[in-house]
Amino acid sequence: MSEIKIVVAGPRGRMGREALQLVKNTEHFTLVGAIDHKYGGKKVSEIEGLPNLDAPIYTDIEACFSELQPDVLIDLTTPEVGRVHTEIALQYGVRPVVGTTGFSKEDLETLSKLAEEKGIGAIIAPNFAIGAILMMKFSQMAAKYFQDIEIIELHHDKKLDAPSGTAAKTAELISTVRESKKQGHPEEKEIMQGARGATYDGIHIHSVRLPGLIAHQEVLFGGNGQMLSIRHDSFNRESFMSGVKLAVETIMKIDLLVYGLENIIE
Ligand SMILES: NC(=O)C1=CN([C@@H]2O[C@H](COP(=O)(O)OP(=O)(O)OC[C@H]3O[C@@H](n4cnc5c(N)ncnc54)[C@H](O)[C@@H]3O)[C@@H](O)[C@H]2O)C=CC1
Ligand SMILES: O=C(O)C1=N[C@H](C(=O)O)C[C@H](O)C1
Repeated sequence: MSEIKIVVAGPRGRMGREALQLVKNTEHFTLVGAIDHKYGGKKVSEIEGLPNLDAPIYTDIEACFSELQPDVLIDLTTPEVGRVHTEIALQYGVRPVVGTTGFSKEDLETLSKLAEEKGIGAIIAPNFAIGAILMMKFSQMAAKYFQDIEIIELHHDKKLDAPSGTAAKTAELISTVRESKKQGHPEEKEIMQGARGATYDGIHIHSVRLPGLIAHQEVLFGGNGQMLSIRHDSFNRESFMSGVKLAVETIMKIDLLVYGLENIIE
């Protein structure tokens, strides 16, 4: 396989560190740079706790892209920053692989149009773990038979966005096969605000945040005298890395925006 030149945004984050390790351990991946809001001018190897990689750190993404001309940006930052980074990457002809969550439907539409205009690939994946992709696909299958569904997503307490990108994507996939429905008692009232969670097309989503957790989701399907539950747990962030690797390899061969890894996994 030919060499893929990569820039990682968010290199000091929980996912960014893991992504640096993936790039370091993959023969045909080369880290040419990193984007951070601190440490501009330093090398990745100079930052405590980061792998021994010679690549320079930039605080200015445009300077980074013009000077290094990477093939791929891996973005693992925050919703606001990730959206801007993805747009700039597309403007510079750098293919974005985006794990950052919290994008709106409008963001996705705008970025998709831009990718099409520029004729380059982009992948935005709310979850890179294969087990999570299967959990979403199985949930979509089950929703044909069970229309009453509640999603419970559980994450570490440093997470910025709620609900998680995975929960939002799960609800979206389910709503492609399930007719819109208001669940629960028609006259139910929340005695405490938020007790019934968020709703997407009538599907209730509950977000749990606790120290000690990584990333977990359970989708509950209620039926007459029965309940089906489909659960996925990520116990570490290495669980996401085979999906990141697949996305980086795939993005070199596509020329449109793909939202969700389920669209590239056979
Ligand atoms: N798609 C997937 O499979 C997964 C996605 N995520 C998502 O990835 C994102 C990052 O998650 P974590 O690593 O846990 O968060 P984190 O908070 O540990 O890392 C985010 C990093 O972004 C950096 N950052 C902030 N502003 C920046 C800027 N302007 N330029 C460059 N870097 C900047 C921060 O310094 C921080 O190091 C979140 O949106 C999360 O939801 C997390 C796990 C899996
Ligand atoms: O912030 C996290 O940790 C995770 N974020 C993604 C999401 O919002 O779904 C993926 C995974 O759940 C971990």
